[in-house]
Amino acid sequence: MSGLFYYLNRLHSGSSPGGPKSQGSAQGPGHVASSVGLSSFRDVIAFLSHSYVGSSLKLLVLGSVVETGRRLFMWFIERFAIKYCTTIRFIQGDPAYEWIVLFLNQENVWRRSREFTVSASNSQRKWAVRAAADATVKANAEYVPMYTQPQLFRWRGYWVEIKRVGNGSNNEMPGPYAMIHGRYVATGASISVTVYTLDMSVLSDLVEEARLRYLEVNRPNVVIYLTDSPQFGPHQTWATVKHKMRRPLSSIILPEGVVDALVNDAKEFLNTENWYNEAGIPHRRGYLLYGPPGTGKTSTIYALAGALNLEIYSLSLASNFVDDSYLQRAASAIPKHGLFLIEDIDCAFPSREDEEEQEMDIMATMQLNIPRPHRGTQRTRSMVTLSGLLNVIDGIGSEEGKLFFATTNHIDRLDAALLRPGRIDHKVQYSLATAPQAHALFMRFFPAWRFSDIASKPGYDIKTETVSQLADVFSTAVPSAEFSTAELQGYLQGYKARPADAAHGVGVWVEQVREERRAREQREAERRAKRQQRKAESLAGLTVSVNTPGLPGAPGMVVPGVVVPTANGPAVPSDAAPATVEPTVNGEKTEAVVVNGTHKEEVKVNGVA
Ligand SMILES: Nc1ncnc2c1ncn2[C@@H]1O[C@H](COP(=O)(O)OP(=O)(O)OP(=O)(O)O)[C@@H](O)[C@H]1O
Repeated sequence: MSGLFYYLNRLHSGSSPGGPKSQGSAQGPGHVASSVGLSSFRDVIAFLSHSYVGSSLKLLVLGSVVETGRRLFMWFIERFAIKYCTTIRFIQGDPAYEWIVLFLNQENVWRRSREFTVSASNSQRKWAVRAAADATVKANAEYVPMYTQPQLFRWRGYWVEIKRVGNGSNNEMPGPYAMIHGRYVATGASISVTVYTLDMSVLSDLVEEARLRYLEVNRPNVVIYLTDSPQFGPHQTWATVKHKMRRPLSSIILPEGVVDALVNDAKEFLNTENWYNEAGIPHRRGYLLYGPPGTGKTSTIYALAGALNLEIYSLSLASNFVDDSYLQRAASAIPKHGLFLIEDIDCAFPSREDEEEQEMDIMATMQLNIPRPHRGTQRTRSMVTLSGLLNVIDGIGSEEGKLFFATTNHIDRLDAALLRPGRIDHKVQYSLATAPQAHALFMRFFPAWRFSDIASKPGYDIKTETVSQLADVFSTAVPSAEFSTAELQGYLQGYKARPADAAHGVGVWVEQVREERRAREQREAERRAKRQQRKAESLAGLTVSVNTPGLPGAPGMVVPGVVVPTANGPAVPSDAAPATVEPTVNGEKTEAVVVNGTHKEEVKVNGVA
């Protein structure tokens, strides 16, 4: 700017920049004007070609040309991209996301990445890259590229572009989900894959290759998808993946024929889709494995999934974020031939004990000054309703063949509607270990081949008896149907190389466990008695309506108050206002109905329930 001022001043004073002083003042006005005009133009040109103002203007023009060119180029690229490429998106939580992650890792697409986050490795598949050839180093930590830039690579002669969004890879999305305008909105990580070709089949080939590679890599594993966090959005349910080593079916110790029958049933189901379609029967199959804890229900399902190449989608109804709609979404996101597993399905059906606990809670909320019961030992109640669960089971596989597996320790708590054929088609009962199971478990722990000629080896305790003889000793000493296979397994784990000690010491262990159980049962009985006592005390002073014979009042009418005494004392009438209530609860006669404002609760007055 100062150059421009200098130039204008010079013009005003009639001089050219840098030239000799003008003679204009000595000539006529017209001449002066024309001479000034010509010289001014020349001056401008001269100025522009020599001053840095001129250079700036040139740069400006050049910049505009470049920017216009760039925009034209981008416009062209966009048009080209729309016409000559195809893009697909893989969303985290969908099984296909796992395929593409593995594929890209194998293709080493991110090798140019220079930014990594490091995290202790866990069993989840991540975007980790191999940081060192040494496998032990890799096992300790995972180096996850930041992927801030899109990456381009060649695959089968085609250019493929990869972009990743979400999960902190860039700033476009804050994470798997976020609170936006007071609502949770799915913002999970995703990968977009663009293939530059007109041929659509290239893209599906790429996806298929990714899938096959994934299956190949995971051949020794069972893949388990879990829902362990409250994710939102249509693809956000199965976000966590675990890989477990396949377990041979032969390692499951059950009465003869049980495992085979189950596996054959599942195989037949998977192979007879057409039959189901032709018969007009929904292509679904439900299995219920029930019995005491630690008897092998879950192990059987994992072994079966491994044998039949099925992926497991495991969900717990006890999770506090799983309600009917979440369950519905999760089930519908399971792909064909996925194994849908609900463990401990009975938690959707409260037991009598649970209901009593809830009763105590209600009393406490009635401001009766009752201390809230200790919640530590209470089972988690599910937010899923029976009808929600039935809807989901009915929906599974209505379009595609999916297997539904449920496990429970309390089949008696399950509603008959759930157990009817069409929902549960195949039931397997598990029991505490029998003598043959104990024998088989012992033989599995101490395979004869390992102990055949070790009599002289230090550390091993076999001297005279064979493993088979020791297994006989063991299975005879373990009382039948008193211990779970898991309990026996836990005991044997303490004797890895000492089968003789294991076999001969099991009698002492049995007595110890029995003693522990007796003590636990006693504690439990005391706890129950205390709870009953608390409940009896809490009823004292309540105004109730009574329709019990022997006490005043007719069914359907609240007697003007009867104050329920403690379990020992007599009923005392009060003068509370009468009100009409139902004489029964759920169609069953009640002994008394507690009335408190708008709340009405069934209780048993005599011999407190
Ligand atoms: N019948 C069995 N055969 C082989 N191993 C078993 C068997 N039962 C239990 N186990 C072993 O005990 C452990 C627990 O078994 P698992 O989880 O399958 O029992 P579960 O019946 O599903 O128990 P829960 O009802 O508590 O879920 C596993 O390590 C498993 O190897």
